[in-house]
Amino acid sequence: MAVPRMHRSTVNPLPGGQLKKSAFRVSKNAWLAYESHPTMVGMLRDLKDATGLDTTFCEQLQVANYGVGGHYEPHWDFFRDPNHYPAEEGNRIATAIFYLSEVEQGGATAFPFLDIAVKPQLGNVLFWYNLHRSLDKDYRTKHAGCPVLKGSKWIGNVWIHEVTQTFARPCDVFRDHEVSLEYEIIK
Ligand SMILES: O=C(O)CCC(=O)C(=O)O
Ligand SMILES: [Fe+2]
Repeated sequence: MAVPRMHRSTVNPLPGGQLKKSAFRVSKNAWLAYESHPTMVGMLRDLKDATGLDTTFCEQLQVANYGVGGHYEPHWDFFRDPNHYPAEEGNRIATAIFYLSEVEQGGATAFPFLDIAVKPQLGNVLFWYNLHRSLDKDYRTKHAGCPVLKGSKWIGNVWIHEVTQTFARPCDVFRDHEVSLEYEIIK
């Protein structure tokens, strides 16, 4: 379903700017409504069951494909500027990556600050919180899609937003890890 809708991926520039194609992110992607196929409805339901999060404010499924040399340089998934997300939905509290293919070589999702690299495996889902319980940004979550060296990589991204998670993930006044702030300024 995604193939006829795939377009070159873009990145978010400074607030107010246009979405840009960039060597920072070399892939194609398509946005798909969950209701358009029972498999996608099932993916969202599984995510909700596994995490307990409310999926009212989820972005559409973003299916992305990286060919050989395709990659996504280190970035955060949360928006640093509140103009980049609807106030009634809040920021991207969590990310789930559904791996939709294996990759022969390369293509791991890497977290340089955490020394973690996750190799794509069909059927696996990688999930993490981008925000602390205090809803401050967790800068340790910087991550990258490593270059595909051989084969082709398909993923489905789901971004869950913070509003409506009051009961699923109650807020706290403290950050989970004070130390995460230091990672904002490390290049
Ligand atoms: O390709 C990956 O493994 C990571 C993708 C990603 O970080 C994103 O699309 O925001
Ligand atoms: Fe990302």
